[in-house]
Amino acid sequence: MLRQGLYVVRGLYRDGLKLIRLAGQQSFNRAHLPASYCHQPIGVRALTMSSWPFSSKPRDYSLPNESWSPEMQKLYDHYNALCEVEEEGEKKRGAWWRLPSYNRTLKYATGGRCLSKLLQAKARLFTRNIEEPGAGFEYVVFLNKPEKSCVCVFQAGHLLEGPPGHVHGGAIATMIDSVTGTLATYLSGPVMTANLNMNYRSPIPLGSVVLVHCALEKVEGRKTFISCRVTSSDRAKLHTDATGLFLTINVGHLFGA
Ligand SMILES: CCCCCCCCCCCC(=O)SCCNC(=O)CCNC(=O)[C@H](O)C(C)(C)COP(=O)(O)OP(=O)(O)OC[C@H]1O[C@@H](n2cnc3c(N)ncnc32)[C@H](O)[C@@H]1OP(=O)(O)O
Repeated sequence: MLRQGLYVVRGLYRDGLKLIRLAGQQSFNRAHLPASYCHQPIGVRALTMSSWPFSSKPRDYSLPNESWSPEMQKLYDHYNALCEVEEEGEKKRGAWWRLPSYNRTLKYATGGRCLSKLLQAKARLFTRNIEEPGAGFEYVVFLNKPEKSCVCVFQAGHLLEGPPGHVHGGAIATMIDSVTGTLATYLSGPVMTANLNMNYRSPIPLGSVVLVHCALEKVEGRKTFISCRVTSSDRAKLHTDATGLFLTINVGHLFGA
């Protein structure tokens, strides 16, 4: 009995560490579950599965859904097509990459002291915590690696109202922080926003689709400088321009190290 108990605890501990490592990769599915799940007795498997804190297939929020307007879909199709190019009859990766997007930021969960905090947290990524499609932030980011830039197609839902019929300035700032921060992360690794400056030039109607263009300005040591322009979908109208400063951090910074 005691030996069986120790076996269960040891299995849980070992699998927990493996699962956290997998969660840290941010893209996994049932096929990636530790092989030990297949070899354990049913009772143990049930116990470990019931302690599994994530869905086995995390939802990628950057894929089209029924709330997307025809314009949002058209822009998605346009940039998505650039992710693959045809050369001599062969399909190859293009300069653009669609970035998947989940509702948790577990990328840097590597166990140890961080493990318990992250497992117990009910934390959800701010821009992805409204489940009703179309009600909040609908967006997809495409990264252009050679140009060190990205573009985000953003459709603002009815829960983001600020001035009547228009998008809240804080929601616009959120998107700018998220997209500039994403670009800085891809270019420089783990970063935090140190400074954001923005100029609101023209209001964004609720429900409309806008483009958030971001580009690298320069990197100086730990500092990554990103510029940003939010425009109408045809690029004719400037809604907001911004600059962001991001500082690379040791992830321990987030946990008081
Ligand atoms: C996978 C994809 C998904 C990725 C998805 C990601 C999307 C989400 C992105 C959201 C990002 C966020 O919202 S982050 C959350 C909001 N931000 C925060 O909470 C950050 C709070 N602030 C801090 O933790 C800290 O102040 C730091 C880390 C920013 C900097 O602290 P530090 O590391 O100790 O650096 P420190 O010595 O102070 O400064 C280093 C150098 O930077 C300069 N510096 C520091 N702060 C500033 C500043 N505000 N403005 C100008 N310059 C500054 C200093 O003068 C110095 O220059 P010199 O003397 O060396 O020249």
